[in-house]
Amino acid sequence: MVAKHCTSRTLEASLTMEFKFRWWFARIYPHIIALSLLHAAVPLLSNSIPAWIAYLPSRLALFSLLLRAISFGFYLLDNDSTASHHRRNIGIATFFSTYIALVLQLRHPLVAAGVRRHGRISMRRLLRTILFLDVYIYGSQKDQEKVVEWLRGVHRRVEGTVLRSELVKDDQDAAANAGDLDLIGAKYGFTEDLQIWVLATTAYSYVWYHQYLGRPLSEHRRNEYCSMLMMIAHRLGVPAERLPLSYEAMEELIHQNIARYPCTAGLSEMLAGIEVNIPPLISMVFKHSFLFSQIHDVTVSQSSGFVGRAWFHLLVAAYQFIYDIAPMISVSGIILLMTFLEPKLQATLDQTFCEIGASPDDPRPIEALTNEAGDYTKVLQWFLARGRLSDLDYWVLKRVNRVDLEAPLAITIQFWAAIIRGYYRVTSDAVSGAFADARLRLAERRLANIPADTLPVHMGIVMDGNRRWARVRGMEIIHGHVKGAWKLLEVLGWWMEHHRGNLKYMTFWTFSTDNFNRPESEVNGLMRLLASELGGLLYNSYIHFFKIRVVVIGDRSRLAQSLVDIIEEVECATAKYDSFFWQIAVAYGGQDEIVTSVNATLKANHSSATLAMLSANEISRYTYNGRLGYPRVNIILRTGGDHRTSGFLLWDSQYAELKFSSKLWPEFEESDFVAALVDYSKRDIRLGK
Ligand SMILES: CC(C)=CCC/C(C)=C/CC/C(C)=C/COP(=O)(O)OP(=O)(O)O
Repeated sequence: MVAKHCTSRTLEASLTMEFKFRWWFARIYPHIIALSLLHAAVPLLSNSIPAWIAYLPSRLALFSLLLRAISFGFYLLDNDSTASHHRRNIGIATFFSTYIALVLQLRHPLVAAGVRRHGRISMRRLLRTILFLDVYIYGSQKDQEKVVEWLRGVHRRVEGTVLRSELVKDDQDAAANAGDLDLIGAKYGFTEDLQIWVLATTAYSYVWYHQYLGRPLSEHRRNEYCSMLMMIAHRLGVPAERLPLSYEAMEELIHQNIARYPCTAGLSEMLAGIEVNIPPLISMVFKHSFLFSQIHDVTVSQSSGFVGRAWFHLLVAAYQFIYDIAPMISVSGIILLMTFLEPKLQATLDQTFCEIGASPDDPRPIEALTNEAGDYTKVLQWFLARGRLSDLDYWVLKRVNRVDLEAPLAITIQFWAAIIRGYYRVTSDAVSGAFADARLRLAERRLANIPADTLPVHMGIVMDGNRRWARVRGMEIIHGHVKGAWKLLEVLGWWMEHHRGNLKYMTFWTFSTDNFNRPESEVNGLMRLLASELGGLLYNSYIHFFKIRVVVIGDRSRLAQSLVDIIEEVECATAKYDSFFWQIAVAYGGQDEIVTSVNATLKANHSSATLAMLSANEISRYTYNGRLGYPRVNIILRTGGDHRTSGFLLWDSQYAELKFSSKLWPEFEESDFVAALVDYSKRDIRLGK
């Protein structure tokens, strides 16, 4: 137990050997930082100062690494900690991914109902979740039991029934939220299902964060993290057989629920009300994040104009540089850093600690603490000055101590390695980004010199190469498709930028009838992806700003009803748009289309006696294009290196120009898209004359 009256000396005496070491190290830390900065300036100074001074900082840095190694040795010897190998898991990834997880959790209408009635998503909630994870992951078995108990206590009061007024305000709302209506009267609470959902989203978001915003985790680490979080559910009482113990099983659960509970207008409203204290750029990315589409939207909107793009590259490079350092910083370090950067957070943090420790029979002098808001050490002393410390208080205290001790330490250790890696990544990114920009500028200049009416009116794209893209990177196939879906949304932006008033129609082939023959897991994954991406189009700014009508073509009878419902919702929401026309081919086959068109022509003519009179013009009226009055396709572009159209728009592509790109679809660049337009305008199109 910790001494009653805390001075740094008494606290030091009560610490374990490891802590003592850290305490001591923290004192010399500022000097190391100063020397490190000096070292960064050595190339500028080396001509004017003696060599031994110039090289001193790097020797000291090496010395600091040695100290870190000793400290780590102490850590390993400390048998209070059962999970030392998980230490590296917590850091900025946990911070951001927990935020993503909180948003994702709301996708479940019962969670949303609970939050609506019993709380809100705020920075405090985020910190509380992170703190819980921190204690759980670092802690001994006893500590883990303590925080799990606390978690159970916090949620005990959260239960109720979903009211009609929470889901539906008026009849119009009812129509929009039709999917939610059967939830009226449903019970929400700390149920097994919701426990699994909340913990699964937490683990999933963590893996997702690494996958798409950093370095992907190995399969082993993914599974390790998932099962660790699922153990929490188990401790809360969920039987092991109900738990998705592998990452794969958990991903399946997430996608199922995402497809089952589409993003409703009510949910968007709720997300818009989230209280965020983090810088606008980050909140812009995460606030409305439906993970797969919106982050992409942000990157597209950044990329207008040369200066804009240059800024964007700089931002990405800076982010990647920070990413290299950030995972090394402990979560406590981040909290400390944030409290420095954002004074308001100090109050939030103080209150968070109070809430965690609060028990009904021991009301806390919260005012006393909040009066001191901003003076962090006062909170610490308050904890220490209390005669009786509960075990949980002790834990909180321990965490707070680590805030002071760990953050600077962690920063130093990885400082040098991160700088080297950071330099490399920044340089290689800046170089490849600059080349991509140069290619685009060249292609744009060519496009500007071409009369707009020589551009195609209708372009079809066969997106090929997603699987190969994933395979060469050792990723699961579905990641290739997810990247492919992002690319498709990116192309939407390019289209809006380069249409020159002529290119009004685009048709993308996303899923062929033959694709149904792929392994079941891939087909299911693609269907879930389509459901989530098509659902996301309802909130896609391009669609609404540029008035793009979306129509899905193909054999809907082969799709699940839930997907068809989403398709109809998107079509209905964009039915009146008439500036641009976007067709998405799902379960599409060229021969199928012709058979359907001929049958429709026959049906329209009522009797097979008119069979002999069928003309090509009549059939043309019943193809997917024909029915909507869309023009025939002028150019078909296929990525992935194969030189065939595989029957894409078979009937309507009689005079289509063909363009093949050897790039895999996720690698397709804006300059390639513009070059295809330029290439088309140079072709000699005679239409058989
Ligand atoms: C927004 C929206 C509607 C998104 C659609 C999702 C999407 C991009 C689907 C494409 C799937 C597909 C079968 C691609 C072909 O690559 P492949 O699997 O044939 O790759 P390979 O040539 O390497 O085998």
